[in-house]
Amino acid sequence: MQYFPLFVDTAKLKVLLIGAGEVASRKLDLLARTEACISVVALDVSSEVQAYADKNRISLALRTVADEDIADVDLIYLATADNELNTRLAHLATERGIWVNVVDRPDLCRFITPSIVDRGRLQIAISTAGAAPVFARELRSRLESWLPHSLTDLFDFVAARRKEVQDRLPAFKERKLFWEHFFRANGDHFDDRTEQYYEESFQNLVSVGEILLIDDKTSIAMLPIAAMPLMQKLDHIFANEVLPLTLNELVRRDATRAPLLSMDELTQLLNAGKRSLVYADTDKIAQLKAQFPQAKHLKSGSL
Ligand SMILES: C[C@@]1(CC(=O)O)c2cc3[nH]c(cc4nc(cc5[nH]c(cc(n2)[C@H]1CCC(=O)O)[C@@](C)(CC(=O)O)[C@@H]5CCC(=O)O)C(CC(=O)O)=C4CCC(=O)O)c(CCC(=O)O)c3CC(=O)O
Ligand SMILES: NC(=O)C1=CN([C@@H]2O[C@H](COP(=O)(O)OP(=O)(O)OC[C@H]3O[C@@H](n4cnc5c(N)ncnc54)[C@H](O)[C@@H]3O)[C@@H](O)[C@H]2O)C=CC1
Repeated sequence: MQYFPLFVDTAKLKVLLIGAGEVASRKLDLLARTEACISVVALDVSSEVQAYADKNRISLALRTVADEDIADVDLIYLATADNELNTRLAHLATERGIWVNVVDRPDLCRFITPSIVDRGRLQIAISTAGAAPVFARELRSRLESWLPHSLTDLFDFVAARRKEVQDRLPAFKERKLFWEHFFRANGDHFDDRTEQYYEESFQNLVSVGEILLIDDKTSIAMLPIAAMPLMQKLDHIFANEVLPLTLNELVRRDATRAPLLSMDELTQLLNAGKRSLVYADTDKIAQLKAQFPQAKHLKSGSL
């Protein structure tokens, strides 16, 4: 992982864009949605960039860039189409401890710009580490059509209720069950029923135990999509062998991992409302299926 995704608080962020052509405008369209304080230095600008200046969203200086501009900001985007100038200013910014992005020179970038799905509080950032921005854009458009716009309202609603849930449900475990129930009932949109699902979720805090089984002959890549949410809810993972990397990526990072348990121990966890995954050879999985008929054996085509 050469590039690590993180989300920067823009409330006090100072950003400088040098150059305001097509590429800089694309970055500006994203940056202008944030709370960052943005200044632009360019010899000439498009009507779109001028519009931001007219609305006082950016401060604009129509002149050639000077070395003194490379100071007192947190981030700099260099997009002048003058490779020599970009390179020199990028080095200067780096010397002065300022994070810099040169739109067409990943080798000079301290950070790169992802493709972004914007649903207010919910932000999805996609990067291919510069390998294929077009693929990042395509994936974004798939997610754009899949994720309802009302998610923005949903997460405003959820954020406004977060404190109330903490007050009404003092135990962390209860809050976790509450939110799991709420999102399962409400889904990924905000409408007239959201408030009702929210209230109902306070009445549905019983955890139902579950056992998932995967045998070591199953190709993890072939698991049905419907299995993915189950993987994210596991409390325990039991295996005597090392989990395949692809499976390890799917399960919750904070699920406990341990060697296989006895049938009695597994029964106790089930009765205590825990969700366990057992990864083992086909013989062991067959035994577990006989012992726990309610267990879900995940494989291609199951569910
Ligand atoms: C490294 C990075 C640095 C950075 O810009 O921060 C970078 C670098 C370069 N882009 C190039 C080209 C194109 N970039 C796009 C589009 C986007 N590029 C974006 C980000 C990034 N581009 C960063 C890595 C992101 C990642 O990790 O994947 C997006 C996601 C965000 C944004 O720009 O806002 C946005 C899609 C937004 C969206 O729609 O969602 C298109 C398509 C189009 O214009 O529609 C083309 C033309 C097709 C092509 O060439 O691939 C070139 C070659 C220039 C040349 O050959 O002259 C370089 C330089 C190089 O590769 O060396
Ligand atoms: N157009 C595209 O899709 C892509 C372009 N690129 C690269 O990104 C760079 C920028 O591309 P465009 O936005 O299309 O270029 P552009 O030529 O449209 O814009 C350049 C901007 O830089 C300003 N500028 C030039 N010299 C300056 C100076 N000395 N001081 C202040 N401002 C100055 C100009 O006034 C203009 O606003 C180019 O190097 C290009 O190769 C990279 C990826 C994709």
